[in-house]
Amino acid sequence: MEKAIKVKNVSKKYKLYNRNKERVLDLITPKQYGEDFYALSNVNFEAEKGDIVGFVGINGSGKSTLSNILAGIVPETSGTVEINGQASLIAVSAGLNNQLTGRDNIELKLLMLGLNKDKIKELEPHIIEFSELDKFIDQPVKSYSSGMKSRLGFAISVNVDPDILIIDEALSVGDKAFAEKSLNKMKEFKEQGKTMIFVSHSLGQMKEFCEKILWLEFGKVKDFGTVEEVLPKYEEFLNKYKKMSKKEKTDYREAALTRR
Ligand SMILES: Nc1ncnc2c1ncn2[C@@H]1O[C@H](COP(=O)(O)OP(=O)(O)OP(=O)(O)O)[C@@H](O)[C@H]1O
Repeated sequence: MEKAIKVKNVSKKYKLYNRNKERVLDLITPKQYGEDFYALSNVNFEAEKGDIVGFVGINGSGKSTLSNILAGIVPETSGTVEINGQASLIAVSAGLNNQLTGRDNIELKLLMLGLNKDKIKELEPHIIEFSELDKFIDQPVKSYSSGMKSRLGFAISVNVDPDILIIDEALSVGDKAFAEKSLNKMKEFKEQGKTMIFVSHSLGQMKEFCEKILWLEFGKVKDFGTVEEVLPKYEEFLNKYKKMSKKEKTDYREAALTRR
């Protein structure tokens, strides 16, 4: 089977600063300021061409960080990422310029993908129609609601026909009808054998749509396997986790981090 994604020992380190002053000093002086924080730590995972992989994990487990690394939006600190084809990320705030209008954003994104003027002219009406933004398409994106931004992002990403589609929580904002239309588009891609990564807190959508599940916990891979293998375990964990007190959650996190 041909691999679409190969992630080897990927870590992502952020620096956490107590004050802005520390951030500036860290940049301009040789002395180190701030605290290292690993949003991802030695993550390994592979996806075959045509796989539909769901990323699950509690808040802050690293799902968006990994999605952004796969889409080439943020760089990994260490490790390697191999992407076979063109990846396109759909997330509420991904890659849209707030100062520009929706139409300008479409043109900019298509130009950045290397499309020529004729191809852009051909695609633009389809994207605008899919987005259902009508006259808002000529308003600056900063005036859009999160649902409208998501619709624009979704409409651009699905119409540029990417090899790998990464959808990060984009269906959780906006109205039900648009989410339905988007899910249908994703099903079309599934039938075409495209590789997809799907990040969602909705286990129902995961079950309906994904074949494999990558479970992240505090930046590490907790489990990776078929939906049937992994999702029931994650569901059981979630039920227990939700019932924990604040202190129990902190203890659980600390125990997990010490085990590393
Ligand atoms: N730019 C950044 N600087 C510092 N820390 C960051 C940055 N981006 C993310 N993080 C931290 O990295 C961790 C992982 O965040 P990420 O958004 O990837 O998690 P997630 O699983 O997508 O969470 P959610 O389900 O809440 O969207 C979090 O603790 C977050 O605070």
